[in-house]
Amino acid sequence: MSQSLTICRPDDWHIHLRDGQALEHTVPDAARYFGRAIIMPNLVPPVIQAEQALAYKERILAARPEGSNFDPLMVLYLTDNTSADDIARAKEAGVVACKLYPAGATTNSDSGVTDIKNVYPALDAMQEHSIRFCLHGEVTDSSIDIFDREQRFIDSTLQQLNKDFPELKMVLEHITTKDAADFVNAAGDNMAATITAHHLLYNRNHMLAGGIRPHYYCLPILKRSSHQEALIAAACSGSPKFFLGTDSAPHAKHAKEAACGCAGAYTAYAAVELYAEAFEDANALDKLEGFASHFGPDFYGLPRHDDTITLVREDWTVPDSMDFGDSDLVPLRAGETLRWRVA
Ligand SMILES: NC(=O)N[C@@H](CC(=O)O)C(=O)O
Ligand SMILES: [Zn+2]
Ligand SMILES: [Zn+2]
Repeated sequence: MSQSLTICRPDDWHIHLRDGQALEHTVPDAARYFGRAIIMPNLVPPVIQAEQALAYKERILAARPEGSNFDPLMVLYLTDNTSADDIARAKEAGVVACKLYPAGATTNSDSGVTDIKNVYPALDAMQEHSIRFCLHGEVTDSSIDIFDREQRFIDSTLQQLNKDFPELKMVLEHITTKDAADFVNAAGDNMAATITAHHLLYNRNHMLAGGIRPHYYCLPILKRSSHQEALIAAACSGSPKFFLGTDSAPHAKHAKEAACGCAGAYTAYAAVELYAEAFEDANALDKLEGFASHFGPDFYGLPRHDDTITLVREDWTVPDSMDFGDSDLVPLRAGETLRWRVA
């Protein structure tokens, strides 16, 4: 049993840092060892213009710990009205990706897209400017069972998008099903996916059996264990199509532990440690580096980092709660033991 593991510095290709006072906590957690991160734009109001992305980036940079080189990669939130011009200005501002939130699909998605055809002009411009397309892949029709919404999105929307924009590099984010893993595997090089640590470690029994555990509630929702197994196989396959995106999504404790609790799990405080557990359980620790540190930058056309981080085997107890601006936050695995720590 190896006692330490050194890998190329990883990046997080999907994270929610939120805004305001929360940044004082979320940014140092992400910057602890991630070199870069794709910053989700679902703020209130959302980041829909280049100027907003630049201003948000400044607020993130201001929250970095002394000496940190953490590089936030900014993302524009697509709406029904995003124009080709908006995309051109975003490119100039250094925005690397645009994000599809089907309207109503998830946290702060009210300004999202009501009909995929509405963003076709923006997608054309993104293809032209080589801006990545990040997708929250779930249908929103209230008649569709919540456990089927990702698979339905693939059939109803993603297949067509892939045909209509063969040159557009797309990331199906936080995949949760075997259907998604199979689709991405079978698609061309333009199609990749991120996988969260919690979808590798858990299935819906962890959330619902023996009592309801709101801190495991996230979107897309945890599925049955056969899907979890397919995600583990994809992440550990060594395929460059699958890479790290934590979807660390903090909500205040009172907003999670409520009659109608928010979706999202906070994992950024120990993201690589959590992934290491999942890869170790699958006997695939040797595959962690590609997934965490190589395939993401390769897909985004960015250089891999030339420095490393070291994980050491060391049990430690996750705090019951953490500071989160003017409230508290309960991290995933609160009060439990983790078995790796980044030195
Ligand atoms: N994943 C989640 O459950 N929540 C995310 C939104 C998202 O990534 O869909 C959030 O912003 O809270
Ligand atoms: Zn999402
Ligand atoms: Zn997210």
